Amino acid sequence: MFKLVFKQYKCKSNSPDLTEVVKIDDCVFKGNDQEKIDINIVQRLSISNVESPQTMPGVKSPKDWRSYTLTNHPGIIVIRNPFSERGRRYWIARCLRDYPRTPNIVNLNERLFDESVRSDWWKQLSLCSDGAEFQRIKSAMRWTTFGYHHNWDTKIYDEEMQSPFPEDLSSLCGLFAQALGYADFKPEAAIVNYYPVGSTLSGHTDHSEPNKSAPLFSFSFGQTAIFLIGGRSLEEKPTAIYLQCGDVMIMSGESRLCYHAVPRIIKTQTSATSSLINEDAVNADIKTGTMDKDLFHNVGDPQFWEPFSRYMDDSRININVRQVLNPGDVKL
Ligand SMILES: O=C(O)CCC(=O)C(=O)O
Ligand SMILES: [Fe+2]
Repeated sequence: MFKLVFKQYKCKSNSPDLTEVVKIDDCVFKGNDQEKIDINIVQRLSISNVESPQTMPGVKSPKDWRSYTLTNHPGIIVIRNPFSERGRRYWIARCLRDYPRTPNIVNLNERLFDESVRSDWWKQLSLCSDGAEFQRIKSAMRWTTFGYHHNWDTKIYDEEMQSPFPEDLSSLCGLFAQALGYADFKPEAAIVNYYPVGSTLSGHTDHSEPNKSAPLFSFSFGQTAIFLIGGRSLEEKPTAIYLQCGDVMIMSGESRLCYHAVPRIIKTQTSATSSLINEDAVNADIKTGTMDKDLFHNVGDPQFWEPFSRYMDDSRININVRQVLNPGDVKL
């Protein structure tokens, strides 16, 4: 059943049937006829009992988050774009410019790309003036990993912390973890997935982590994904939801080990629709904490932002963060 639904959305047709894809916001806020049906699928989640909500530049205050659960998939939480435009730009720039650099690991094959591209992909892409070569380098980037490194062949985590977990991403996860009652969550491994429009991620479960009870945090930026969330077996029919730019999804509890996939990326945004509104007053004194202060400022500069905007025009980025160890485990 899961594979069949995956195929339906993946199909090459330009107009697949999207009527059953759940658009989380609309379900609860629009008082149309569909509400009665959709309310059985999506429920509003109140996290107003946050005790000491921290905040972070570029993220709205937790009291303003719109959070939802999926009735048929206990443990899935979606927070509908709690970022400001500047905040989204910051994380996109980190994923493109910084995270794919050595010592982090990227998927780029050593037979197809020389060391300069594999160690600093974005820089080499920016320097490339040949159109065809630019396209080849751009579309080859599919993932980068950091923290404890997951070996995709053996499906186990390597013994060594392969590269330090970025402090800013750690703070970002901490903010959501704390607000949702997972104060003990330790971000230890991340994969950033790059999805050019037309690419997919097939059905799988994430079960390599020795710790399978800690939640998994997922951040989506750029173009919209159709995300399938199923059950513990491929027999169960998955629910299709849209994950839009800025959405934060938490896979916790029962859903942590469920099948999921991305059968399609839909181009919904153009650079023109994401102009920078002055929602973050960025002054010299703003406390950016663990974030890169210069970058937080620079993403508001149209010239600086232009190459990032061009990349995102036909791409989606997903940051997927996991805890690897169980409490009390010695470090791998
Ligand atoms: O892109 C997504 O939303 C999901 C990515 C994912 O499932 C993974 O990296 O394991
Ligand atoms: Fe996954």
